Amino acid sequence: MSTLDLRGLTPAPVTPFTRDGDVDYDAIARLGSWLGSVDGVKGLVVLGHAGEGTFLTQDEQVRVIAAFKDSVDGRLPIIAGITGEGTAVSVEEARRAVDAGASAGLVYPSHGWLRFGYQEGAPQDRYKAIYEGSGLPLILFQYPDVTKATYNLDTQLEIAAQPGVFATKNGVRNMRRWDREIPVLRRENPDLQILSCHDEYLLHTVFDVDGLLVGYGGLAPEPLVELIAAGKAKDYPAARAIHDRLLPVTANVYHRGSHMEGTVALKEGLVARGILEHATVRPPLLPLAEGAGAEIAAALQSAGLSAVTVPA
Ligand SMILES: N[C@@H](CC=O)C(=O)O
Repeated sequence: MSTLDLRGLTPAPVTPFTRDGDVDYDAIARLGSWLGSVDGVKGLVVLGHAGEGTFLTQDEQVRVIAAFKDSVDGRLPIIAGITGEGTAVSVEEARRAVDAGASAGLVYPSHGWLRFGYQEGAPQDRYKAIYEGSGLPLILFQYPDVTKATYNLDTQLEIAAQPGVFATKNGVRNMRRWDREIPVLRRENPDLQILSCHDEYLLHTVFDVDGLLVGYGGLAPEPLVELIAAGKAKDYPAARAIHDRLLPVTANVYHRGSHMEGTVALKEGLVARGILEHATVRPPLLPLAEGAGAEIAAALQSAGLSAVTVPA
């Protein structure tokens, strides 16, 4: 397995839609081309939560992977969210992702585990089957501690040690677990790339990681690249200054009733940045309340994040 290097910023971009709700491939070209032009961006994760990946048909999923790959001229790895509930269907999904040009997969927990929890060993089996069935290098996805799909430390360690697993995207949102588990994961798997996905707690996690894998990176890649550099330099004042400058944006995008609304807010933000023409989402997502777009635009402006020029 050739190891991908995600030690930097890996945005998880939205999937743009036309006003009629079809996938907007022209907008994907603009979004991907812009993100790919930002120094420090190491790859793109498509079909994630921010990408409304599970709201797409199988056919759309493969076309979206290929479209993002085209948008970066193949210069950056495209990592596909693998979300199927059953292991066998996830293996098929991973094979389709390989055929469409994905370089890696971000494996979601099986959805039923969120409610019921998982049987011991089942997550390890899921990763093993997907890697053996597709050859796709995989990212271990650690869900929040408040869900029953969060993996205990032993489960994370066992998955991290399996062939094919090269990184973890950690969103545990429990600082006691973060402080205790991240050092052990690093000690036991020195090559495992540790990526935070705590969009709303980036300052608090950036000093311990190799990079960030976040939907936020698809809206504000420039300051997040700076934040990662500050984290690696252990430069708290610099990181704090970026965090404070971004706080109005963070609040408008992620301090909402539900993390799901963050996806709609990201699209509103991309309208303000000149990448999207409108913030159409697919149900069950709903538009934000009247005026939210203007508030997000004002927050971006206050953070110095203006409209961007998309590379030709
Ligand atoms: N950043 C969120 C959503 C990403 O998939 C998370 O923590 O999981």
